[in-house]
Amino acid sequence: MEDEDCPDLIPIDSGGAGGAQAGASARIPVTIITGYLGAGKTTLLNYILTEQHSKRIAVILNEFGEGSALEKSLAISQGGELYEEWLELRNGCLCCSVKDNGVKAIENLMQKRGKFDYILLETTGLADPGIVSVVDAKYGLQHLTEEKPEGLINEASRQVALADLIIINKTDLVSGEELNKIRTSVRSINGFVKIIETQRSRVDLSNVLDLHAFDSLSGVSLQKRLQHVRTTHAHLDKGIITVTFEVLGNIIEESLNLFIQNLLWEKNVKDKTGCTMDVIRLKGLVSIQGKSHQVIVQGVHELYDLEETSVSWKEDEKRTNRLVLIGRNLDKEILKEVFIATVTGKQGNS
Ligand SMILES: Nc1nc2c(ncn2[C@@H]2O[C@H](COP(=O)(O)OP(=O)(O)OP(=O)(O)O)[C@@H](O)[C@H]2O)c(=O)[nH]1
Ligand SMILES: [Zn+2]
Repeated sequence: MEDEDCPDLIPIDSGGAGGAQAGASARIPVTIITGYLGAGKTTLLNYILTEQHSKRIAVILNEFGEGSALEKSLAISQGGELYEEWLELRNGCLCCSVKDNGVKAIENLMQKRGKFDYILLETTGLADPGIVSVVDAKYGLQHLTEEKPEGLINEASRQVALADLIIINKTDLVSGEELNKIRTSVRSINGFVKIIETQRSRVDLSNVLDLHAFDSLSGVSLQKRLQHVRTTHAHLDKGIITVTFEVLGNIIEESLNLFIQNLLWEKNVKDKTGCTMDVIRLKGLVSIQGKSHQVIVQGVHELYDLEETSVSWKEDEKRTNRLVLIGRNLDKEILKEVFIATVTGKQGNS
């Protein structure tokens, strides 16, 4: 699996509250646009770049093609004008490419801060920043159900699992019933993701840019969103699903790390049939002993981190931990049991 160690491009939300404000340490949000071939990624990029808006956006195109060194176009849209530069990525997979010269290119770009407010990357690979995935309303279901050799995850499903926002595009090509089907399938994979339906990828830009700001600036809104997530059932065979559970009380930070590391690194948490639980995405809001503020847990593949929010637990509020996991072979009851046993030392509650 070549995607095991995708580097952290730019930790968008590590600034915590106020981190997105302008200032010496201001970070530029990175949004990655993924999606199956032909779903409408380029249409979305073109729309974003030509649409009238006051936002300055840098774009790195990660086009696929044959050959050893691909030329990548890097465009900076500023007041409607495009500034193009060329960036070479060694292979088509962004998360691998950025390990070498991609990182340099992005660093160079970051030094031009002031020229732009956002960076958009188009790729069919994957990485850590805010991810928008374009799904083809007509062929998406077919892509999601495509059988892969044993052990391999269907790439289209993986993109849906990792996304913060799904754009179901080309709604003009399907009936209401077909649209329902694709929406249900997307939802069954990712119970947390926001779904928007479009034609020609025409989407309100505020939905696409700065996808993580929403999470980090306010633990409250994340809490609300987490509360609405439900455990899903595999809609597609051997599919990726979303599992969510809540455990009351305070937990110990080291034990939480242990729980997550067992799951993501040791991979020693198994389902009833002995299959390893394979977590692609992890999100949660937890209550850590000794911390007055809510803490966000974010995980993508093997990478995860904890971040204290600006939201403190109120005195009359029940301290609680809510986790959302997206992946394969996930069993909610087992996960909850293991969580309780690990983080609270068996005197599990709730
Ligand atoms: N009918 C219809 N066609 C669309 C829509 N959006 C995009 N298309 C068309 O779909 C085709 C593929 O769109 P692109 O934006 O190039 O898709 P892409 O995801 O960038 O494709 P690759 O770069 O090849 O992976 C183009 O011919 C678009 O004009 C839509 O909403 N409805
Ligand atoms: Zn990779």
